[in-house]
Parts: sequence; C-alpha cells; structure tokens
Amino acid sequence: MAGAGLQVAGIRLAFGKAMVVDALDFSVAEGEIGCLLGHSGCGKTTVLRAIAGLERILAGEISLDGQLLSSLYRHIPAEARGIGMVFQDYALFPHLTVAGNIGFGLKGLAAAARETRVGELLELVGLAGSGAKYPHELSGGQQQRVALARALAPRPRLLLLDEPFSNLDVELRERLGQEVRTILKQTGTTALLVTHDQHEAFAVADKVGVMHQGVMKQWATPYELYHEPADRFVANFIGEGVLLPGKVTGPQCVEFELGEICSLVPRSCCPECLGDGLIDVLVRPDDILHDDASPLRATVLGKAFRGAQFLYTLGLPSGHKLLSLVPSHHDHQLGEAIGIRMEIDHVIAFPRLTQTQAHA
Ligand SMILES: Nc1ncnc2c1ncn2[C@@H]1O[C@H](COP(=O)(O)OP(=O)(O)OP(=O)(O)O)[C@@H](O)[C@H]1O
Repeated sequence: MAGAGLQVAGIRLAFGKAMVVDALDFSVAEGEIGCLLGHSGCGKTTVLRAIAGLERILAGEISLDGQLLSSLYRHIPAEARGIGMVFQDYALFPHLTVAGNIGFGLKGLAAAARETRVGELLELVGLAGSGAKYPHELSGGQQQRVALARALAPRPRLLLLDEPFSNLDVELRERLGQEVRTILKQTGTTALLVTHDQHEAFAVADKVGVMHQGVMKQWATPYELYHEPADRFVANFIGEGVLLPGKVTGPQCVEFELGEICSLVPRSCCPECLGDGLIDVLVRPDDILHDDASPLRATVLGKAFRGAQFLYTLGLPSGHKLLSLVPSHHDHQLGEAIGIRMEIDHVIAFPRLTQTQAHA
C-alpha cells in the first residue's frame, strides 16, 4: 500500500515559547523498526508523544498508513489512532492478572476470542502458563514482556516504545532488546523506539535517527551511521574514535600523521570544495591494529579491559591521541611504545573548522 508506515514531515513542537523540535523529518516503512536516539532533553519523547496524539504539532504533518493524523489544523485523538505504547515503567494494572492486563484492550472481542488472543500473546512473549499471576509476582523483564503483549494484543498499526528497557539491568536489557526485535519482526509490527542507549538502538532498530537539540542530524541504518556519519556530531556521538588533522592530496587521497590513504573521499572534502585542503580524519579504534613490525610507534597512555580486547589510548609523536582495540592477550604496560598499523577501509573526514566555527 502506498504510504504504508509512519511519515513524519517537517514537524515543529514547542512548550510555551520554547521550541523543542523543529523541521523534523523521518519515515518508518511498514514492518520496520525505527529508533530516535539522543541525549536526554533532545526532544525524543516529545516527538513520540506527538505521534501518539498526546502533543499537538505547530507545523508539518504526521501520517500513518497514508492517513493524516496531525497537522496544524488536524489532530486525531490519541485513542482513535490505533497506536500502541510501551513505557519505561511498564504501567501494568496491579489489580489485574497477567491475562487480564493483556486482554485489557480487547474488550470488543467475545470472551472466547479474547482468551485465544491472550493465549497467543502469552506464547509469543514466552510467558505461557503465567496468565493467572499478578504483576508483582513477575520480574522486571517479565513485566515488560506483559506490557509488550498488552500493547500488541489489539494489533496496533504502530507500536511506540519509550525507553522500554531502561529499568532493567544491562545484561537483561540486551537480551530483552533482541527478543523484542524478534517478536516485532514475527508479527510484522511497525514500531518506533526511543532511547539514549546506542547499543540498544543498534540491537533493536532497522533505522536510527540521531537527534540533537530538537533537530534530526541523520536518519540511517546503524551501519551507515557508524561508517558514513553525516557530520561531526554524529561521528562523535556514534561509536568511538578521534579526529586527526589531515590534508587532501588528490581527488581520492588524504594524508595525515598515520600516512596516506587513497580511497573514496567524502564529497564535502573534494579538493574543489576546500580552499586549503585541510580536513579532520575520523579514526575508529578498529582502524588501528597492533603490529610489532610496524615502524609507526605510539605510546600506551591508557587501557580499558573489555574481556576479549583492550581499548588502548595511544599517544602519537605529535601529541595527538588515538584509540585502538587490541586482543587482550597483548597486555602492554602504560608508557610502553608499541607498533601500530592503520587499516582504514574508507575515509571518513570533515572539512577543518575555522576558528570561529570551532568556538561556536
Ligand atoms: N510538558 C513540558 N513542559 C515544558 N517543557 C517540556 C515538557 N516536556 C518536555 N519539556 C522540555 O522539552 C525538551 C525535550 O524533552 P523530551 O522529554 O522530549 O526529551 P528527551 O530527549 O525525551 O529526554 P529524556 O531522554 O530525558 O526523556 C526538554 O528541554 C524538556 O525540558
């Protein structure tokens, strides 16, 4: 169906005189999982609430499956949008059993059909046999599965998940994130997740939007965000890495302290686009390999143990720092000089900021 899924086009939201979100665009195709990712206060929840129909927009449009839900002149009430929600605090009814909670939104169904649907959902979220329990008898992770089942029961056109795992410990968060993705894919549910946790966004979503101060910096797949960040903000926000000063030396080549790389150079860094050819090259920890035979040396300034690997902070002769992921059996001491080699597949670089831009 044309226009199936969620379309958010140029929306603006404000509280009083304070503009919170402006000119925000993105779309989530039918059956796809989208995610809004950003620091606290960047406006993620406000956008989610606008889509749910809990906030009015001042400009732009929100449509679902081709139906206009919100504009300056139109506001379909939340309860008529066919949208399900899962919140951080589960928001289960404590006096209802698990089955009662899941069946809550199915009042229109005959008792037998309701019971069948509740049974399907209990099965789907791995809680078959727990229908007669009360929420307080369940763990946090189980309660969140009940909340998910309750939201999915009426077969919503769109499911919104607001920081759904943030009350859970890290390990469970990761596992439940994977499970929720599997369940949403199994049921073909179109969904939008809000989180400030990058790992969660990458584990659950097909497309992730990085938001900053109410603006969408980039809406892309996790792979593209990591390997083709649209700007410095996204490059710094997603993953780890450092920017090293360099220079464009040809249509496809850049040179910096670690040597010369000739590969596809970002369009914004083409020689004709830059007066002085000065750029900053992004170097990720996985771009730097430890190699004793390499003439390129760096000093170990710091190291963080990550189980299979160490994340080394290395000092270059120029004084610039680098990060490198090194297998953890290479246990070097602070202050030791080690050989390194770069293995950069494609260049991520940004035009060097002028002094005014850098201080803005
Ligand atoms: N009801 C409100 N009245 C006034 N200002 C609000 C209201 N709700 C949110 N804000 C402000 O709008 C901005 C965006 O808030 P929002 O909750 O959308 O951010 P967020 O990215 O979801 O943050 P968090 O991850 O902390 O929930 C913040 O500056 C916040 O203080």
